[in-house]
Amino acid sequence: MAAEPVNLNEFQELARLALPKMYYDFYAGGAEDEHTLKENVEAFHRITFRPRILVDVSRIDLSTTILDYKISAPIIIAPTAWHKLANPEGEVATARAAASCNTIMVLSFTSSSSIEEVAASCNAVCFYQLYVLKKRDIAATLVQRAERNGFKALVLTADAPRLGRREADIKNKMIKPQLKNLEGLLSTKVSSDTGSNLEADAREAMDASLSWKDLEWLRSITNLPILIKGILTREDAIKAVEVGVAGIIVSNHGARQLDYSPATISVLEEVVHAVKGRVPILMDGGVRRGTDVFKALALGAQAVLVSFSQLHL
Ligand SMILES: Cc1cc2nc3c(=O)[nH]c(=O)nc-3n(C[C@H](O)[C@H](O)[C@H](O)COP(=O)(O)O)c2cc1C
Ligand SMILES: CCCCCCC(=O)C(=O)O
Repeated sequence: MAAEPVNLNEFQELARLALPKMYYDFYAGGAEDEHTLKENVEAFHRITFRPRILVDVSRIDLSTTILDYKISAPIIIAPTAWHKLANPEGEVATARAAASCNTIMVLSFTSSSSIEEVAASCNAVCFYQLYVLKKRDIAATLVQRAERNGFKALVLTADAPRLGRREADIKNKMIKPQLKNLEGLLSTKVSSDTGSNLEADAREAMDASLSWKDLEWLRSITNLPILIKGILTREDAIKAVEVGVAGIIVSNHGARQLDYSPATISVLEEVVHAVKGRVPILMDGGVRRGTDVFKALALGAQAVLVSFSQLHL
């Protein structure tokens, strides 16, 4: 029997062996040249420590609090699409894992398990990640369902007016899997586009006109705290605070959207300085080890989110 994996890179190799190529590529790939995909990881590697010695570390408490929810460590589960491509239990299994680790799961808009299934499966603290579609009433319906099912916050992903150009998906003619929460709300027809079916569908459905003024609309349809995901500059961080978000997630969407965006760890400090402690800042992108988490915390993040994209091996 092969040795147990000891780090995330080794899990990734197991995933590569286990998954159909189309799905593995979807999970692992980035946009275009995958420059940012590499940078997200390599920028962490360039940061080294200045360790001090003879400090009493015999008792360590890693717990922290995100929007009043105490979690066992500053690591929460990022929203990621379609877990059932990897496991038949899908996001229900992920939520159980979050509950057993006493952390938060952010359920993706593009999940393969429904809001209701996830809520009924365990007592994990869940946030709901939202994409805004041209049909705005769908967002309102989903937000109400999330509220009704005990989700504690909304995460508005703001870096995807169009889906990034993911060339592996284009080559594989990636098929859009079922959008569980949209059943009965949006046509599930398969696009006839010759490239990535996913990209074609996103182009048709996503509201590319979404802008800062729409935060007011979002606040008018929910009482949940809203975090904004996809901030990479001090200018946008300041705007986010001005429109009243409850938290900021520094993210480049795992390098799946705009290639040549900066590595997230390289812009974290800029955002932290601009925000001046007014709202909590979380980050994701390239976090692969505990030392990466520590680097993010040292640069001012309150927690990180982890997902599962990586370099193609
Ligand atoms: C397969 C996959 C699917 C994703 N789906 C979503 C999604 O539905 N919504 C979203 O806001 N972000 C999505 N993301 C981005 C993640 O939430 C997160 O920002 C990113 O993956 C963090 O970088 P990392 O993969 O290096 O950990 C996805 C990422 C991956 C790898
Ligand atoms: C209509 C399909 C949109 C898929 C977006 C999922 C996502 O955010 C990602 O793959 O990244």
